[in-house]
Amino acid sequence: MAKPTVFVTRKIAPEGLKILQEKTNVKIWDSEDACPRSELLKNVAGCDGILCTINDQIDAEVLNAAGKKLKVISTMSVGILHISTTECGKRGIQVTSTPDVASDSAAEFTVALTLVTTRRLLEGMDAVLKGEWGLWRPMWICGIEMVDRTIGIMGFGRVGFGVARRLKPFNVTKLIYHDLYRAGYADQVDAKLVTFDELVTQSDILIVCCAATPKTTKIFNKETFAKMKEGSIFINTSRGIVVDHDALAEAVQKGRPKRVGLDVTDPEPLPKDHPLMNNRKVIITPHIATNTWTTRINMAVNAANNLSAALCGRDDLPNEYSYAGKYDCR
Ligand SMILES: O=C(O)C(=O)CO
Repeated sequence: MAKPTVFVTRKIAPEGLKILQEKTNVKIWDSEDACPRSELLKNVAGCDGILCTINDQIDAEVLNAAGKKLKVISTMSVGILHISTTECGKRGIQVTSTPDVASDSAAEFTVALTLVTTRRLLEGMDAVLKGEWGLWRPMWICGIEMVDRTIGIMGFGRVGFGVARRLKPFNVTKLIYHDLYRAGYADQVDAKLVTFDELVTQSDILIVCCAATPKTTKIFNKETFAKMKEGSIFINTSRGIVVDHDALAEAVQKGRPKRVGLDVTDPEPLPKDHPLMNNRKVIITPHIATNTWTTRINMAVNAANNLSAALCGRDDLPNEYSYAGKYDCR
């Protein structure tokens, strides 16, 4: 039987590529940079499967360009916002993602971003680089501690729980979270399920780890920020689309929240002249929460295994997007 053909839209770890090369004919956009749209449309033609990343918009146009043989989209990501699952559902195309392998790196990074923001590390480093470091000053670059603060986590899935677990050894005693359901494992970290309103009004440090869905799209907006505690901290490592960034910029001016750490924005990158840029109270990192070598290799292997499992006749895909076709966020 002829081997299926797949298009890989980006250079991926060789460990993943090897799996695909054994079982399929691989075409690859062998670059660190995103495949231009015209190349994507050209290269998917006649493919049985596509291995993509979060920058490839997989919509009706791409699915049409691929043609009738296309059976599976395997995204090397946790998020699936870039895939029109409705269109895939209509055509019976399976969608798989890599949800398990990135949780530790994402949770670890979220804790790092939280600490960098609460303790104002970048301002300290900036001062040193600018030669502003004089004799010790008692009130200079003071931040807040986590002990005795209320830490709120929006979205208590793998990453949210991972953050909570990592914060416990910091002597965090007041942990609250909001999610659609009570998470059984929340008891392991003494985290209390609260309403969204309670989360927003009670958190000293609000950490967003939720999935982007129609319900969470721009859930952090002008009204939400107005309810936050004065002096609070806002961290987002989930998806930019859950935040109204213009509203956030205005909110920071009013001190609710007082400091912000973002690894994701909407759009990405945020325009250079956006008021959140070049604001010393705002730390923005370029969507790197899962960037570790281990995670990148595991994501590539996971995405390759998902793709080859789908093309080699398995119906029970390990990481199939179970609600494929039910909604799209964009
Ligand atoms: O996996 C994802 O969804 C990312 O955002 C990058 O790891």
